[in-house]
Amino acid sequence: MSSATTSASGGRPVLAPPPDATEPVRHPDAPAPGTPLGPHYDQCFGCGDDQPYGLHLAVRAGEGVGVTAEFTVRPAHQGAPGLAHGGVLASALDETLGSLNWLRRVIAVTGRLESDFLRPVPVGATLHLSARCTAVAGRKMYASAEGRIGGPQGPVAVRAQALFVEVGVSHFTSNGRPEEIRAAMSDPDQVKVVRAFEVGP
Ligand SMILES: CCCCCCCCCC(=O)SCCNC(=O)CCNC(=O)[C@H](O)C(C)(C)COP(=O)(O)OP(=O)(O)OC[C@H]1O[C@@H](n2cnc3c(N)ncnc32)[C@H](O)[C@@H]1OP(=O)(O)O
Repeated sequence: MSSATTSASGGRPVLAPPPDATEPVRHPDAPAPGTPLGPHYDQCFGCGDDQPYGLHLAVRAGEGVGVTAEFTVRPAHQGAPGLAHGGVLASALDETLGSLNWLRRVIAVTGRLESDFLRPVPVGATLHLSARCTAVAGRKMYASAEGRIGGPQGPVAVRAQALFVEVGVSHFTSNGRPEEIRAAMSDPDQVKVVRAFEVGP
């Protein structure tokens, strides 16, 4: 295995939780299973309604620290003729995985995302995604996701493993372009303000 996929100590794969990792805990105020989470930020490429070429991913809370989502591939998402671009599919996995943090009420960003592309995904197909947090160790959250085509029980087309790292709001306010930060902070809808910064856009 290459050094890019193993830890500095012990040769453990970087996406394998350490021995002292704990079970993820669903926040008591997390939305009930089946509840749509809605866009966390209107301009988010993954879920925002104001991104004409975005994925418009519709994520729902699942059981425990788990979510499900659907993404329908549109012509703007092509890589090869008639087929979804791999980076777009990785974005759909990333967005679905990122939504897990909302169920934990933790602000976290993607540190590492490893994707497997198992089947081509045609334009017009709906990717049925599911993601689950598998472990937590300090600021690190470990999670996995998969996307099936032809229905929620169809064959797996893509899958991913990821590590999210907990951050403070200053991660966004200090690093984001000031005009978007100002606009997001001044939204009269305070729920939107909170959600824009609860998880990494
Ligand atoms: C309903 C809501 C829906 C929301 C959906 C949103 C989905 C979209 C999510 C995203 O795409 S977020 C945007 C993409 N990600 C970024 O822009 C993050 C850019 N990277 C950073 O800002 C920093 O590198 C990061 C915050 C991830 C880490 O920097 P820090 O200085 O805060 O932490 P540090 O480097 O000390 O790492 C903390 C721990 O994580 C580990 N770590 C960090 N990056 C890693 C990595 N890439 N691979 C493996 N481990 C990593 C690191 O080894 C360490 O482990 P230990 O605690 O055991 O020492």
